[in-house]
Amino acid sequence: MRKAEWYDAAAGPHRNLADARDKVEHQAKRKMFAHTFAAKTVVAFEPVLRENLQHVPRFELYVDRSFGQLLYGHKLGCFDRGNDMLDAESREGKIYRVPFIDSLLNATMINNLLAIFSHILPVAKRLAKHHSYKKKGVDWENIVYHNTKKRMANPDPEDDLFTRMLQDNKGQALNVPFGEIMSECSSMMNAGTETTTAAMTNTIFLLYTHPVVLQKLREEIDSAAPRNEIPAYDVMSRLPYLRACIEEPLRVRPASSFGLPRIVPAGGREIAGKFVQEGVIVSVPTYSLLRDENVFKNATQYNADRWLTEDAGEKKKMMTNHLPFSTGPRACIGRNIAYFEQTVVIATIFKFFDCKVEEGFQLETQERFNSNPGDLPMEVTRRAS
Ligand code: HEM
Repeated sequence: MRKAEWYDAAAGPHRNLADARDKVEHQAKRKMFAHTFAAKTVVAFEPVLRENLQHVPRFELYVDRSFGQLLYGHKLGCFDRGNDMLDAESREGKIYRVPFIDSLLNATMINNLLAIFSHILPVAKRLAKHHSYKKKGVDWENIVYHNTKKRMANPDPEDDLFTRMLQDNKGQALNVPFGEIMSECSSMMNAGTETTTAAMTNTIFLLYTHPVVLQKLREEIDSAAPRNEIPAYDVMSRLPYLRACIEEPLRVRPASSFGLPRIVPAGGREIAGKFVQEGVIVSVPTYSLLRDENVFKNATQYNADRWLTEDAGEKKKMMTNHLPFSTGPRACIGRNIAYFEQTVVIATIFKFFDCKVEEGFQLETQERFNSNPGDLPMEVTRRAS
């Protein structure tokens, strides 16, 4: 099913992989990027991830900086400055600094509001022109413009996602126009940071507030990883309890939880036993799907151990319904990066750090396109050996 016009609100003059609604255009892009996000390609970026892991206590900056570096090959400078201020550049060449997270979240917010009025989008856009969030949207575009321009001008680039996005799987240049490259980078910087930040924040919160689960996870990690070393991905990726501790937050506090709107194709379709006319917009709310009591026992409860069930039928049923990355041709292309990052980062954090979360603290969620967790105040100390 095609994506609904809801996705037009965020789209610019050049469509990207996430907002392309035309089937042929989307398929061509998906084919173009498939090799970039293959598990083998992604794992090759482990050195970048490890280099940045020394900054893991500054977690709120970690994902953005790391992903920025994975994409562009250059450092965004957040850790050196100790904040998330990034260079942005107007088309007139004025360079200025803006906060990365605030620009991204508020740009997403205004696009979500506009999406509600996608049937009268030109009018809605005119009305929203002077909204303060619209200015954030411009800042966001200017961050991407600056970094994309800087990367294009680099005569000796690192092996980064950018290089791979511009080549086919045989290393031949794809000659993508600058506007389209920018649009893809904007979508990747958005989809690749907010989601993993949400997933990891939720994982950290749930583990530090469930000491029994935390203890069990640490025993698994400690027995597999040398004492003082950052755990290696190929070892950590084989640990079943670590994987369970990553899956369960994606289920109980999904990073993307609303229903993704799709158009019923010509001729209509039978959906869940009911005939739905063509042109009707349908969606499955991910939040409800992941809390279906028929599939997940005590679905509202956090229970990492559920993923270790030895009942093959139950496991299969859970896996079929566990769709935090969506499913089908529009499912998340970055899921290999998401699992890869989470595996290494979560293993490292829990191996080396203790965190105290205030008793009774509730982690809020703010719905934008993604379900962004609020601030998570923690007292971080080196784990006692
Ligand atoms: C825990 C982390 C992540 C979650 C839960 C997640 C979830 C999702 C979901 C639900 C979709 C479908 C959206 C829709 O239909 O509108 C999606 C699409 C997408 N994701 Fe992710 N994502 C994650 C990480 C990433 C990362 C690291 C990237 C890296 C670049 C990424 C890039 C994309 C792109 C480009 C699409 C559009 C794919 C298409 O339409 O063909 N995501 N993601």
